[in-house]
Amino acid sequence: MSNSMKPIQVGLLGIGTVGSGTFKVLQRNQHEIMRRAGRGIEIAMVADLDVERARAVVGDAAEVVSDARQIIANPAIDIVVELIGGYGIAKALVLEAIAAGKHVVTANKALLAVHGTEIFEAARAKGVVVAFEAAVAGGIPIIKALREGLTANRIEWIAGIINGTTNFILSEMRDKGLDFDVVLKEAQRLGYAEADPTFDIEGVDAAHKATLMSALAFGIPVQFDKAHVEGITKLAAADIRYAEQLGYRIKLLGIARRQEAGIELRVHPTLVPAKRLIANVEGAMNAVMVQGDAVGTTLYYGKGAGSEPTASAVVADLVDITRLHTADPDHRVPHLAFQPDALADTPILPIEQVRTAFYLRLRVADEAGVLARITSILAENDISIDAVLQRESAEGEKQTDLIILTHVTVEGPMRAALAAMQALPTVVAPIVSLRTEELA
Ligand SMILES: NC(=O)c1ccc[n+]([C@@H]2O[C@H](COP(=O)([O-])OP(=O)(O)OC[C@H]3O[C@@H](n4cnc5c(N)ncnc54)[C@H](O)[C@@H]3O)[C@@H](O)[C@H]2O)c1
Ligand SMILES: N[C@@H](CCO)C(=O)O
Ligand code: NA
Repeated sequence: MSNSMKPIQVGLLGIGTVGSGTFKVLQRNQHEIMRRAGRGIEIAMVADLDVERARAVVGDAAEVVSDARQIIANPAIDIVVELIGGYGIAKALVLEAIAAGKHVVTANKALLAVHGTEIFEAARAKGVVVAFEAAVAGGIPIIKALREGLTANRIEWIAGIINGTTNFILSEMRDKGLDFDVVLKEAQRLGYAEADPTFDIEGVDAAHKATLMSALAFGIPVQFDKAHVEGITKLAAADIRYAEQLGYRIKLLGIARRQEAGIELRVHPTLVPAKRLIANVEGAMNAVMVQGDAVGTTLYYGKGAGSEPTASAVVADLVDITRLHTADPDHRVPHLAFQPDALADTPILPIEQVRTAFYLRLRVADEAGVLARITSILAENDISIDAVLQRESAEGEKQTDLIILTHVTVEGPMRAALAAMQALPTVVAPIVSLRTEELA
């Protein structure tokens, strides 16, 4: 009977927000998890710099040490769970754990998006698993979906709200009119934000996750350095309001899309039709849309951050590894969904080659001929207009806001048109341009 086997031995590196959730979920659902895994899973050792806090979480259920390397050096430990974060010590520890022949579970998207190629190759050479469900959209099983559930499909695109902190900020600003800084502090208090919250608000965290998903979807290496990254810090409340009037919501989306010439990989604030389900994902919730040629459009929704939602994914990986612990490495699902020798060198396209529709807001002098000059610049660059909204100017006002929605265009010509429009003397402030996605 497998249930009589000694529990698989786990060592936890870092027991902060996600680590403590992992400990609690494993303890609380021990029996249920054993029925699924066919074998017990026991956190035997925990390492954290803050030994007192770690002891307060685990009591005497596990040995607590301050030096993570004591766990890696322990031959009794089968799986190392890295929940420290960052590229520094975490990278060294993950590579050392692999070298010691241990399976690794990590929630560290930053590490894998930047150093994934090296880490997955080290794991392959050693015949161990590096599992990372918690790294993308926390508790939502999107890695499982992309690697296994959707494996029949040629994936066309992925678009996701994959950073809870920024979605929380955008939702609270829109609904309650709260200030950016107030909402960011609340996200930090709730444990959603990264150790360095600029990673959240500047789109870097979402780009780490989009990079991982692009690799899984298209069978390419992880290439974070090729991603185009914009955050929400420059977003103006006026644009959120104008977008509403036009039937759109603004969301920070991570997008990976296949084009004939290559792959788009980008994170930026995006106008999405308000009637789409994803436009109505509020607060810290995450949602990922995946379009496959056979399945059509699918949507995955849930908590992408927080202690136990993220722990849910960590524990799922522990169960997966427990089940396949003794399997021939060649029979395991490949780390990046495609066989390592079948990865493609399809290029990630420069942003100038990306195709999207645009929302433009121009502050213009309220006089005859201005609109005609602007539309002719767009036409000269092969950009066609979908809708124009001109705010009624008040009595005596000499300037007005002109909002233009374009049809899908290539970004290069759009940039040329933006420069030409900006040079007009009648355009009196920097033009705001935001990308729009129909996601149909
Ligand atoms: N918080 C979330 O909602 C969430 C969701 C998904 C993924 N993640 C990822 O999970 C990882 C952990 O995030 P967190 O929110 O739990 O962070 P955290 O800051 O709450 O916890 C990190 C813990 O690691 C400990 N630590 C730091 N350096 C150490 C070292 N050298 N040796 C041992 N322990 C050390 C710290 O004392 C702390 O207890 C990060 O990679 C993060 O990006 C977090
Ligand atoms: N900082 C991340 C944590 C989950 O990866 C977020 O806000 O979504
Ligand atoms: Na996940």
